[in-house]
Amino acid sequence: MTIPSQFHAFSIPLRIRFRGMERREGILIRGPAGWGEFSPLPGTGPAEVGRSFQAAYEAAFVGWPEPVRDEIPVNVTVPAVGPVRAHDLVRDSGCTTAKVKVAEHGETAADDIARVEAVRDALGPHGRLRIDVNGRWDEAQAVRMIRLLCRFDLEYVEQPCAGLEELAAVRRRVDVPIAADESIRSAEDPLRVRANEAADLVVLKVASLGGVRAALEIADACALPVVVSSALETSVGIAAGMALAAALPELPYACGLGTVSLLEHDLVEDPLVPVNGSIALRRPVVNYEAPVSGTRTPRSWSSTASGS
Ligand SMILES: O=C(O)CCC(=O)c1ccccc1C(=O)O
Ligand SMILES: [Mg+2]
Repeated sequence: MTIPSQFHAFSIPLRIRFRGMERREGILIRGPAGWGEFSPLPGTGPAEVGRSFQAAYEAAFVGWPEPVRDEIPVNVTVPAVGPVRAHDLVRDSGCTTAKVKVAEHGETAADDIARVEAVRDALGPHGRLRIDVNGRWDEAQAVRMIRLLCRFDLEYVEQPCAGLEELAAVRRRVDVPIAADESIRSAEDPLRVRANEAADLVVLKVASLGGVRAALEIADACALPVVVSSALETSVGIAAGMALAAALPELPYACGLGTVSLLEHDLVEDPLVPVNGSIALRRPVVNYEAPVSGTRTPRSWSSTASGS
């Protein structure tokens, strides 16, 4: 049997600098099950890069489990921008949940407080507001900052500290729920989060965990509420996150899958962007011939691989 396969390398500028990145780069892979995306973030370790490849392989050659829902509520993601821009991003998103990045390099606690305040203002009192620290606080700093930011009514704090012990200690000392992200995706054993009682919920990224099926197994073993989040993929990668969010038995929180709008352009005809705060479940139609902005042009190539 001949399996038609196709690859497309992409390099897409970001509209807003995100965790120091200015572009998103990767490869789309087409197999009999559809398109997969392989786009590990810069600095990702070899084991996680390998899992990322498995996730792309699953999307292209295996396919995903049956969904149990067809719409996924998402948060608007607010990078380290000033308060005016943060306010506009949230207002224009149509989302009632926002995730604010804090503790970015080169920023002060006052910058974080101003951004969180602006986002709370844009959401109104009934919107949900979560923050993501990406492990950049130590225990004392985390407790101090969480107590300061509490007045903006935080839904949860994602990865306040890098280490599991610190995470567990912070969790014992504050009233706000703690979410584990890096402690799951970059860890050798993601189940240690639960064993250490280090988090109230877990953030799962399909690419980091080796695919939708692998992530479902981790969700099951963790037995904690799950938030599915992107790694800033194009709509092709977001579709895998959607498949996980759609297949989870319970989905109590909005997911972090509304990130396509952070890219200058997408590689599909019907980008997976939220309408009224939710993304409708679908497999987007790849079209990377769409106009490309930026100075570097993606390379495409096709091939026919033989297999059995
Ligand atoms: O969860 C979201 O809202 C968006 C995704 C996101 O924040 C992210 C994107 C790329 C790399 C890391 C992260 C993160 O959650 O830390
Ligand atoms: Mg995170």
